Amino acid sequence: MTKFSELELSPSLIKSVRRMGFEEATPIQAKTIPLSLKGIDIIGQAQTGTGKTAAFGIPLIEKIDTKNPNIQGIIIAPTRELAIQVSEELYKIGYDTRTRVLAVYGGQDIGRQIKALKKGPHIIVGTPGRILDHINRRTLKLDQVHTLILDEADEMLNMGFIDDIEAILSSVPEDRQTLLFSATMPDPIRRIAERFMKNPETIRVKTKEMTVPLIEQYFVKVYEREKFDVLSRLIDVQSPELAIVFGRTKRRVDELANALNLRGYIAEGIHGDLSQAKRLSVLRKFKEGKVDVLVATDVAARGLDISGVTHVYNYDIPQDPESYVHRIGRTGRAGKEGMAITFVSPREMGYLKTVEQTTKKRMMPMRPPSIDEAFEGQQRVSMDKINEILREGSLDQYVNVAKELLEGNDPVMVTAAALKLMTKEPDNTPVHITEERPLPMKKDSQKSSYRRGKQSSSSYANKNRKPKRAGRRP
Ligand SMILES: Nc1ncnc2c1ncn2[C@@H]1O[C@H](COP(=O)(O)OP(=O)(O)OP(=O)(O)O)[C@@H](O)[C@H]1O
Ligand SMILES: [Mg+2]
Repeated sequence: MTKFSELELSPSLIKSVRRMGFEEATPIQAKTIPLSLKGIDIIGQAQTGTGKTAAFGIPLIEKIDTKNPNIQGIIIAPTRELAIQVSEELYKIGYDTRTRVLAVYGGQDIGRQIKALKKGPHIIVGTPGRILDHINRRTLKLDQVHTLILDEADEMLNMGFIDDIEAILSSVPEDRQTLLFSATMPDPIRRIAERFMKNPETIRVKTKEMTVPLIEQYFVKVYEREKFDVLSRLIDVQSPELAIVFGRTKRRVDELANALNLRGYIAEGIHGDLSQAKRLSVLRKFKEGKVDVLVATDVAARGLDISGVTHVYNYDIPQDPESYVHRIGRTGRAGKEGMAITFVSPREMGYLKTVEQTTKKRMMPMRPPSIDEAFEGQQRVSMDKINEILREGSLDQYVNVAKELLEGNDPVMVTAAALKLMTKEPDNTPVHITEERPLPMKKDSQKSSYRRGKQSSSSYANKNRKPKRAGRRP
């Protein structure tokens, strides 16, 4: 275990890190921080939720000269929400050194961003499209950038983003330090990365599996038309604190969110066709627990760090193993436990194998719960609530009426009535979910994730890109 005080960081930085509640460096942080401080190019790979943001954020903040009011570091992330989240984490790390961090992303008023850029931020965190936009408008001066970081690097170097990234790279001084981070790094992408890095050092936190051991992984074999009932029952039985349901397309996300609401769950959808304001408000409500189930396309698959997410449901099995790794990585973060359940239609079993081969982890089969089990699950939720209230005490004001209620009534029946009042009963309200065709049959299950060519750009919605290049996205 490495303490931050052993890493030769300035006292004010250590103060900020301590304020964030970090006691010890995570393995990827312990390995990358010293090397990064030396100025070496790094490809850093470690499992989801293991602190990669601070692994690049801490040395970057350490290297910022706060007296120089020019942009010295630039971080590029694939989605707006992630850019915001990373900028917030960097702001906290740089709080005591007074480092100025600015997020620039599409969907936000560009005039306001230009004004903020004039205030001399030291670090910019942004999405590729909007960064390029600023470069083209000459509102972003990058000639003093000494560090460039690609978060979710494999996604950033994939078909959907590579042109933008190359354009940005050409505006940043060549003698910069380049850092790449992700939980996944397929070889073909690594080779692309090495083209614009200088003798990069690969730092991998060695683990047997690519996924986090704290995430229990299950699959449910289920026909398309049965998926929604199975999902509702699973939610009833498992009663997640917060859950994310991933769907393949935007339409699917909208339909699922509506259907869940019809059946009495508090759910909202997030995907790239929503306005930026709506995307942010949905995410905020989910973080605050005002929404229990977030239904999302892959726009929410990478990087997002939301505490309290106990369950991830893949309503549709993802097309490629990397997407699976990132989706389920929204739970089981920072040492917490989580559960991931993937629906697989019988024709899609080949995809399951491909995922397992890449992650080097078998998923356990799970039997779909019956309606009775779902009902019992919900009653248990009520029971837990009652037990909690009993533990808390302070029920004096209820005692008189309680006694009255018990006069002439069987206590079991009284309790049953109370349970009935509290319990969400099985709800068969008809819902409409358009059937999606299963993925094309897979003959063999070789590692084929990066042969998907142009499709790869489909995994992120609304990337702030110019419409002419925007393809069909979920
Ligand atoms: N040293 C630390 N001690 C305790 N908590 C930490 C430490 N470093 C990071 N964290 C917390 O762990 C959580 C996950 O970190 P982070 O989002 O950086 O993970 P990640 O590796 O980037 O995951 P992903 O691959 O999903 O992007 C965050 O809430 C972060 O604040
Ligand atoms: Mg991350």
